[in-house]
Amino acid sequence: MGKHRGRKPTRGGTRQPQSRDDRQSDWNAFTGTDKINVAFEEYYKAQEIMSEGEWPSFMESLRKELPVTFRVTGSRAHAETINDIIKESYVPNMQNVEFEGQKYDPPSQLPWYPGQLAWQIEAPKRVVRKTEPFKNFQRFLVGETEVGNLSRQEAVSMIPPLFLDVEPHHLCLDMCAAPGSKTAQIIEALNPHHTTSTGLLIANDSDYKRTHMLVHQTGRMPSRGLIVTNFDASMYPSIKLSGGKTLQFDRILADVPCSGDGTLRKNLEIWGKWGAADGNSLHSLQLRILERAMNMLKPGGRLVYSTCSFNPSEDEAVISAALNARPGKFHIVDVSSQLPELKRRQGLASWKVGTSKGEKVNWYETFEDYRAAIENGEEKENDRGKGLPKSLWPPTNATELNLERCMRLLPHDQNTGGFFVCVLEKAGSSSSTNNAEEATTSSLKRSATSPAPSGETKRAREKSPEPEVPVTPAETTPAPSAKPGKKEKRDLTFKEDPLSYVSPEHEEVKSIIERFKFKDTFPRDNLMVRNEYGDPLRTIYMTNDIVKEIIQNNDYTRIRVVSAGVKCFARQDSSQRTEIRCKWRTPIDGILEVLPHVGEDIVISATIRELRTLLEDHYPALEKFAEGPWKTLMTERDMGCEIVKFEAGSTAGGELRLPMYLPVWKAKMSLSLMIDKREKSILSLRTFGEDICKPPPVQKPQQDKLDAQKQAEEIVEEVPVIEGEGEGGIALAGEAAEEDAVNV
Ligand SMILES: C[S@@+](CC[C@H](N)C(=O)[O-])C[C@H]1O[C@@H](n2cnc3c(N)ncnc32)[C@H](O)[C@@H]1O
Repeated sequence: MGKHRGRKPTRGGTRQPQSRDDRQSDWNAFTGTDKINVAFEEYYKAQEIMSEGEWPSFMESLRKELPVTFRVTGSRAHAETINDIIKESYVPNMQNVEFEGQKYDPPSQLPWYPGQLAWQIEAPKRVVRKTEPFKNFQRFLVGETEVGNLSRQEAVSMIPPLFLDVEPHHLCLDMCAAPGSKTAQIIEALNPHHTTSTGLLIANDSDYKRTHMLVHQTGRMPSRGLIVTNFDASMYPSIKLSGGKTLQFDRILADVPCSGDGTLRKNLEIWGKWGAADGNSLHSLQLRILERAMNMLKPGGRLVYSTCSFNPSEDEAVISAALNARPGKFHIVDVSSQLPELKRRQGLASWKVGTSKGEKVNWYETFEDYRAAIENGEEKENDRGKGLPKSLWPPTNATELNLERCMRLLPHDQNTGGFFVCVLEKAGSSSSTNNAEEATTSSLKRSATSPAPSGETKRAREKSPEPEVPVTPAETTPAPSAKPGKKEKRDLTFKEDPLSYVSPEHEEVKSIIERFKFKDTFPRDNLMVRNEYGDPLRTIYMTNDIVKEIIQNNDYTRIRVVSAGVKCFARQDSSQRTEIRCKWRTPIDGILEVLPHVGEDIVISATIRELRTLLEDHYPALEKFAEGPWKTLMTERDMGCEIVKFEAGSTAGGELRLPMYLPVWKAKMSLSLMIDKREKSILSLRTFGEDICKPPPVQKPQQDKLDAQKQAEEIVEEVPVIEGEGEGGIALAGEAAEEDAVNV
């Protein structure tokens, strides 16, 4: 990430996230008078982002606690079932809740969100914590969020991916993706029925630690077409494809780092720190990221630029500078008829540029006025000797750029945070793709102040003027290029393991194919491992074809691949047991990926009764299970991993609303549910309303008890513990269609 002098960008990802308790106590500690920033008010009144009469309700809204919002995730059929559970089992119990003499409404659906799959809880947190119906709902929310059925996400943050208009075959890039809430939305759009999507999503973030948050977050919605990378988006590398082609994207999301003043309702520290410099100092980085996105987009492709800032310096100024740097090549899409229930404001065609120190804002009508103030010592350049770029000021052709098609979301319109969204499309049609990226032509290298003349054709013919504003080398650094045929240099600073593909003829692969009786549809050529030699040592990932093409045509350190594909097979640590022919299990992340390819009699059906026994004990002996087809079948099966489908229904004191696929390890005399301790507890709470899981047995038996415990130890050895692997979620299936199942 670029260095920013002065205040840190709120969405820059360097700040440690606060705990919920910290945030709550912040809210309690903040009084109305604390939520004041004189410069903020002067600055935004001058920008005229709303009419003067609305100002009091804008400010009042900013000072109020933000409602909790969440989204039901997953494929359509599955999400609708969860939505019905909320509507039918929870909402009716939350009518007329009273707390301290005041009535509170139940959660309501966001009217503009497609399929009504997003919800809002208006009741303040203390009401949620202290009243039984809300508390009950809160428990449900926590459990379902843990397994990935729900995602807590700010309402306005859900908007950019909706305008991206992703289809399952699209090649997509999420340039600044962590922690990954929008990434999850894009994955859902690429995999609407959890069929095997041919599309691609590269989710990138420049903060290495945050890329691991991304890996975790996307583990709940795994996709064979996903790659996570770690790059400064403004210098995103060219990606080579076979035949000397370069990857161009159909869809790009540039949800850039910003000053974040649209998040004032939850990031309370911004009240005390806000200054005009925040937005001004981020403008250049934002512009470079947007320009890199424009260069990597296919003709006819769509690009969404977004910030959670109200500031035109970070919004319209960035858009107009990028458009003017490539006249006629892009246009702002008019999306005013999409999501008609969503209240939004038009973008600005004029704005003001100011600097602020304390409570005072210094306004500069023109760039020249600003430079004059620097010359005569009234204004200072920053301590790197850099002044504000000319591209911050409105260009003279602002009205021709259709900036009114940009959208600004204001908090008092529908009780949300603030956001800015602009949808851009590249001229041409995707069939005219030439597979060559445009040369990176930073508008910062040109005169961002000399707008192109009006008229598309005239603009296209116009040669770019020479730079007026000197640019530092950092601003012009070209993206690392991909030279076909040349051996690529390794980036030795990148510490992740290499990636390679396993031969489908490898003995371990053959043992897996035999165990699960995989059909011909099983993508045996797309099994990837994290070492240089294609050795299936611990984990095997499954990718789709486009991910494979990328991995095989690019050095993994040059494109800094943190993860790729879905974890589909994990090796059991039971090498001494030679009688186990296949030592691989299907981790929860990948179970729904392998499911469409397994042989007919592979999936074993079970009920809640069996689930209860598997949850109560870590390694229940086979004799513990009730007599019946399940026990007979499990007794007959060879040792190794089984995929078990727990049918929906209600018996044995529990209820499953949706069928669920889980891996079970069959040992000689016992079985074990192969999900970690925490997931078992969550599953137990969801199904039985209580945690019925016993703590795991101690793994180090005393020497003198060895003989007496021989059998128990044997079982422990056969069924390795998987605590802390961080496998995400529980695999559920929609009631209607198994192929619609989502791994969550
Ligand atoms: C607004 S947050 C992104 C939120 C994310 N899109 C989501 O919906 O969860 C901005 C992200 O940009 C990352 N970032 C900052 N500078 C960057 C750069 N130069 N290139 C790529 N990512 C950057 C930060 O680490 C942060 O995670």
